[in-house]
Amino acid sequence: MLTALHGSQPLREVATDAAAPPAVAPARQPWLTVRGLSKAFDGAVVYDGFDIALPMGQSIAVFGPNGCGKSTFINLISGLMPMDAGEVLYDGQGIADTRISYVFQNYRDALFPWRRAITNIHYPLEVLGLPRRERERRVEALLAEFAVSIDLKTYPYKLSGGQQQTVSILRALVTDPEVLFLDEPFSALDYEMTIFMREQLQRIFMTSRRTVLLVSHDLDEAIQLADKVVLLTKRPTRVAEIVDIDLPWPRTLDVTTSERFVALKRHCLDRFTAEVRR
Ligand SMILES: Nc1ncnc2c1ncn2[C@@H]1O[C@H](COP(=O)(O)OP(=O)(O)OP(=O)(O)O)[C@@H](O)[C@H]1O
Repeated sequence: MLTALHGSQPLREVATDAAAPPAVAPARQPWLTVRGLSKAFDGAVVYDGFDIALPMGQSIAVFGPNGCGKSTFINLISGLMPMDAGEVLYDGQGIADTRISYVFQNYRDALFPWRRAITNIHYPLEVLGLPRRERERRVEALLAEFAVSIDLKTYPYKLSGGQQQTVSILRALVTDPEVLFLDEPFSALDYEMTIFMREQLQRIFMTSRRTVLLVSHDLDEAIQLADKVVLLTKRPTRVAEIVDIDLPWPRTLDVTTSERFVALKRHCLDRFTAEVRR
């Protein structure tokens, strides 16, 4: 037997049949590994020798108490912020050798206001120095994949918040990142747009099965959009538990109102509450 959870309170157990090896050897599972991560701000320790290993090709949500270092975690492991100490490897490769994209919470400041939406999407490919024809080919392929109904010839200020964040996400995807980081990408959107954007993100994830790391303040969102929820403790921050979200994709309304969803939420909330009261 193998516990499906990482932590002290397994929610379920998964049977493994040791007597019957698979006919075809499974492909080697690539891992994202963080070892000995340390970070302090003006002497205030956020991470001190933090370790975690997560499977790549999955959607991972990071959830925890206010100020525990959720954003700092993805800023550090995406290379946006320098670590004081530690190592991050993506399938054995360093950050510099991994294609990474990042979607910020504040979409209003993230897009270049002097560029049309479409040239915002082109921008990362320009930075990579790709010729115009190749850029156009890649952008067309991306737009065909996601069939967005936005006038991309317009400037960002003429788009709604959700449309601007969709453009930010497309811009992040145009380089075909191996790892996509999103820091509370929908928290500044209204409820209707948030529901729509969660569906869009699911579609992106289901189409590509790339590694996604999502910081969320909203436990329902974290569970809806993740294969695993990383529950963090108060500072100095450790992993309280990695919860397997064994719900089927897509996470439709039937799934997000199912008994299993409620049980997973209950479990995460119990751990979270115990942690904030500690
Ligand atoms: N650039 C910085 N300079 C100084 N302190 C920082 C910086 N970035 C983060 N911190 C501090 O590190 C701690 C963790 O911040 P972080 O934003 O990562 O937490 P969080 O869990 O994402 O927070 P929240 O739940 O409020 O979104 C906080 O105390 C924050 O004030």
